[in-house]
Amino acid sequence: MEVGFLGLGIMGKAMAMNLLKNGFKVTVWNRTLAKCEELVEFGATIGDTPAAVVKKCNITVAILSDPSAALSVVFDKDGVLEQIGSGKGYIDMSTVDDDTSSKIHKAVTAKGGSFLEAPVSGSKKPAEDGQLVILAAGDEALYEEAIPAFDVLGKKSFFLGHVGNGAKMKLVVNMIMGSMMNAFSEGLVLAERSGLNPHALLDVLDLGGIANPMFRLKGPTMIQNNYSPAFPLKHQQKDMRLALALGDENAVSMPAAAAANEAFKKARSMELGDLDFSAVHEIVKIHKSSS
Ligand SMILES: NC(=O)C1=CN([C@@H]2O[C@H](COP(=O)(O)OP(=O)(O)OC[C@H]3O[C@@H](n4cnc5c(N)ncnc54)[C@H](OP(=O)(O)O)[C@@H]3O)[C@@H](O)[C@H]2O)C=CC1
Ligand SMILES: O=CC(=O)O
Repeated sequence: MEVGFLGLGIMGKAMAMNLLKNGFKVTVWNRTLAKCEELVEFGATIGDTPAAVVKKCNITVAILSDPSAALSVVFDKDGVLEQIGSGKGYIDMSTVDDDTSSKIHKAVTAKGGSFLEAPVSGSKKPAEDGQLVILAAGDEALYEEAIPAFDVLGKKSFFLGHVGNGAKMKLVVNMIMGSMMNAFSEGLVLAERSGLNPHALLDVLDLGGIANPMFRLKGPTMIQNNYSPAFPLKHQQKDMRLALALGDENAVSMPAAAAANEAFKKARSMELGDLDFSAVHEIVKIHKSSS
């Protein structure tokens, strides 16, 4: 199966590599074209523009940073729309809001192409291990066609119905995750400042009803102040912002998420946006020491 792949950031690079290692022919494009070279070593072909990739491949996947990047790659000069058409499918796996996804859906289908949104849950390591959770919605025939690729990229795919449902599901999940990360950061700082061993806290948490892989994975590195990026903090803040907008639309009060968003925003203002989202821990430390 031949697949086009747009966007070779933390997630895209790992996902495209998995497809190559599993026998897919992959044509890649990235805004910073130099990032394509490593994949060429594993057999990828480079497309000079998103349009060139779509022209070559019947299915093109994208995973880009945010709504503005997702729209730019489709609508700008040399973008996806220039070559999409009958018999061609476009699958956007970026985390965006349902409005962005709907705009792309309308434009792609107006040109005769088919569209699926398919954001993913799971970070750098699950992407490397082909263990993502895929939250697809849109064209069901394209979903069926993409299953061999989804089986390589993920441990489970969901088809959630019409366009927007995948985007919304992803935002709800990440809103919960961002709020949990803030509560976890506060707990680590509170334990340490009140004279407890934070490693003991991790052991206690891991044996109780709120044990989870995120605390298990991030706790030890957070205690060491190591925030090497797996999920960049700027993307988590974008997800909180988009989830809060979804809350506005639906009149859902989300004070915990709003507070978490403020902490991520503060972290961005301190230029921590390119670090892992667990760097929000630093914000709690500052607040506590200045009080
Ligand atoms: N990292 C994670 O753990 C997870 C991330 N996600 C989501 O997946 C998406 C990608 O995340 P991730 O790989 O971590 O992000 P990165 O920041 O590592 O990569 C972002 C990608 O988007 C490209 N890009 C940014 N702006 C533009 C633009 N204007 N035009 C074209 N390309 C652009 C970048 O190109 P360039 O290299 O040129 O900068 C790069 O390829 C995001 O929506 C994120 O929320 C979802 C699940 C987990
Ligand atoms: O979007 C991030 C993730 O870990 O999932």
